[in-house]
Amino acid sequence: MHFTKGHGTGNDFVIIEDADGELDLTAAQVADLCHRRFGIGADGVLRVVRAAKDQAGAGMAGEAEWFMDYRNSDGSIAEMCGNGVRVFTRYLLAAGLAASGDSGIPVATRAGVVLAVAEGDQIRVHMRSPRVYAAGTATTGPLTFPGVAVDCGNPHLVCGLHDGLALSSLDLHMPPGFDKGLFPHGVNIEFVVPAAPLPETDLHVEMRVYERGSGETLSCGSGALAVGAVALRDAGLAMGTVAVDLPGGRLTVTHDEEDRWWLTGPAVLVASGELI
Ligand SMILES: N[C@@H](CCC[C@H](N)C(=O)O)C(=O)O
Repeated sequence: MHFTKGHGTGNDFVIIEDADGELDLTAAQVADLCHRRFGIGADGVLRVVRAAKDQAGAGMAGEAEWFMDYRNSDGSIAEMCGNGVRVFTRYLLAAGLAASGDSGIPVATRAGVVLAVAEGDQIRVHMRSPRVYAAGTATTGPLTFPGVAVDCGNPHLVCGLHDGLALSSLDLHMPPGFDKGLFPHGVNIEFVVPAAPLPETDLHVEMRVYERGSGETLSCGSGALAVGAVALRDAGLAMGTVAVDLPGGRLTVTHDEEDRWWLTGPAVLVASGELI
């Protein structure tokens, strides 16, 4: 089986092209592929399949030719992966499965169709609008962090750090605790601190993330979107751009005058090969 490896700000993926939907990837196979010692190593798998050829994608086949079948590194399925969409689009372009044009490339996901636009080394995606909807808390060891729940198609809990606590002081080797009543299917947890103002954006924050199904990752696109939405709301801004710095690099979240939410950042393919 042929594979390609890619990443978006260090959130890395094994990409498997299965245009006609002939592959039945099990959770165990995904976990094996993603294992960093015994496999290729990745935060997740992107299966590239024609929407019409996949049960979950078929309903969107009229709007998007390609369906991103995303799996976390533990083999679980997630509805959305913002960095995944960007790397998926980079793959479509590199493999000649889609052409870059002014109107963008529609990509079907379990959270609906999103639109990706390639601009040099950056890929920006018109994401589904984030919905900020409830208060919650996360815990790491003895520490409790108040946060806010955000639905980006997949679930997020955005927690601001308090009392001058540094992001680097958090121990994210173990999964943080969260309210299972609020998040019955698990949650991605973002920890956020303000960062020094930048001339080119309205707001600037730094974050770390503990992802459902993948553990701490260097970046999470949907997490950055959730963080951007909360930062704009807290600043009382109806529109604007937020620079979100993650351990793997910078993503930018923009809420524009047409009420669209954009996620922008680099997406890179780094290797390809054969599984033996
Ligand atoms: N890293 C992704 C999010 C992947 C899915 C997440 N772990 C979940 O289970 O919801 C991103 O870039 O958005």
